Amino acid sequence: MLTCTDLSFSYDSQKSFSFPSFSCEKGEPLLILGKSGTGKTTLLHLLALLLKPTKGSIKINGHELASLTPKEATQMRANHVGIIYQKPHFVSSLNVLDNLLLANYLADQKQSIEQAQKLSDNLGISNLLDKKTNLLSGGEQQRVSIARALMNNPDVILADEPTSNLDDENCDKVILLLENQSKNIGAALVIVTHDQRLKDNFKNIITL
Ligand SMILES: Nc1ncnc2c1ncn2[C@@H]1O[C@H](COP(=O)(O)OP(=O)(O)OP(=O)(O)O)[C@@H](O)[C@H]1O
Repeated sequence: MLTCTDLSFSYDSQKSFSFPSFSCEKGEPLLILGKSGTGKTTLLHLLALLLKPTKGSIKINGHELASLTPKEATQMRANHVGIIYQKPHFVSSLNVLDNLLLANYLADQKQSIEQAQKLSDNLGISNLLDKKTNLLSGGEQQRVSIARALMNNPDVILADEPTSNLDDENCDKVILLLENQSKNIGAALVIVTHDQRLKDNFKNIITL
């Protein structure tokens, strides 16, 4: 589903990264662990087609990302990749429901209130749908971010430090939600983090 081979990236001549090769099948979550500055967010942005590798290959469902035109890359990201960013980047003038529907709109998909309600039920945020996002707690924002990433039934879910601001109890809950939701929709799940608490939850772990 997602494979990366011999991936390298440079911001400039001073800052370059070589990443280990890996693959992630649907229903097989992968944890990428690394200390601050080891390139976790950079790797996630490569997988999310937000950066282009200087060398190597990334394939989603067999499609080589480097060979996509800019338009195809945008479509691939919107329709096949769900991203949970370190900071949520909501549109603060919209309520939670409209932030969720925006994900459909930006992917040129039919806006699905049913999907938003189903995900909100699963994630325990259905009582928040009419709230403005700046009124939510950190844990609530995290769950809305997960719902938004799943609105278009992506094939790959990428999560950047999803637990870094959470206490132990909410950390476990969020990981369980991510695992269950990715299983439900048959998506590959890649989590990048420095949070050592997650080590015991995953079978497949790569350390940067
Ligand atoms: N746009 C950029 N231009 C130049 N260097 C950058 C750029 N973005 C990130 N870097 C550098 O690349 C390195 C890796 O950054 P990245 O954010 O990928 O690391 P990280 O492992 O996610 O770190 P953290 O856990 O602190 O978020 C850092 O030293 C950072 O300063």
